[in-house]
Amino acid sequence: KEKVAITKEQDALMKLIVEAYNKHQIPQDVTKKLLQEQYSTEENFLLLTEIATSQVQVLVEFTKNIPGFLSLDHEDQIALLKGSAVEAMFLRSAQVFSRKMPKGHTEVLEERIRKSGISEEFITPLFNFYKSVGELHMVLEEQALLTAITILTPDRPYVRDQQAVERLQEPMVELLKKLCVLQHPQEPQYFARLLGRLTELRTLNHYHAEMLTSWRVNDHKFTPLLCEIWDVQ
Ligand SMILES: CC(C)NC(=O)n1c(-c2ccccc2)cc2c1CN(S(=O)(=O)c1cccs1)CC2
Repeated sequence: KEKVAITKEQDALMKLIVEAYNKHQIPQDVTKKLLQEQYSTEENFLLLTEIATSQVQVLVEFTKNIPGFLSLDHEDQIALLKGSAVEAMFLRSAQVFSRKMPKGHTEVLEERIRKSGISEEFITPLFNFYKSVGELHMVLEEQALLTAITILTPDRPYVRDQQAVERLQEPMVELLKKLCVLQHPQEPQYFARLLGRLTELRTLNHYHAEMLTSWRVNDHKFTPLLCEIWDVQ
């Protein structure tokens, strides 16, 4: 069994990704608001809109720090951001949700999200996803790399130079694979389970699109940034 070791270059790449991931966090006060006094469905929805909007801003900053991203074709940069925004948001949500929170906070957070006007048929897969990510107990490096890998998915709609995106994504996948072996030696299938989450994420795109249409009929307002990244209105 060959000894798995992270090369110097891989260690440098990982440090860059983790640094970017740490630098661009959603301000705690925004998510803390969700835990405060009793909100109505309308107010919960507005809070989620605010949190989701700040997450998109965080996502753009993180993406700009992914080595090589800014040297991609500019149209492709936009296509990758728009194509991954919903998945990156649900991945980040799952990571926020599975974080150790003070007693009872997770329940309050869950309650707020359930009472935010999101239709039931979307809530179930959403919380199933949060749970399946939580069960993995991902370390920060894995979370950051998985987010970067999601963003650098070559086959998003309208991406022209897919090979250029593959050349960026490939080393990240290799690095994540090594990390998983080193972090979870007793669980050889751990890396496969992580990639399985990305497949589950893609199904959430579909639910999210359904959700948007149902909200539009109940004339829910979104911010200009969310409208732009989600191609609505
Ligand atoms: C942390 C950010 C990325 N999470 C977030 O915005 N959440 C969270 C969430 C999860 C854990 C902790 C804090 C918040 C639950 C949901 C969303 C967003 N969406 S949404 O984008 O469809 C939406 C936008 C406007 C109305 S609904 C619905 C469900």
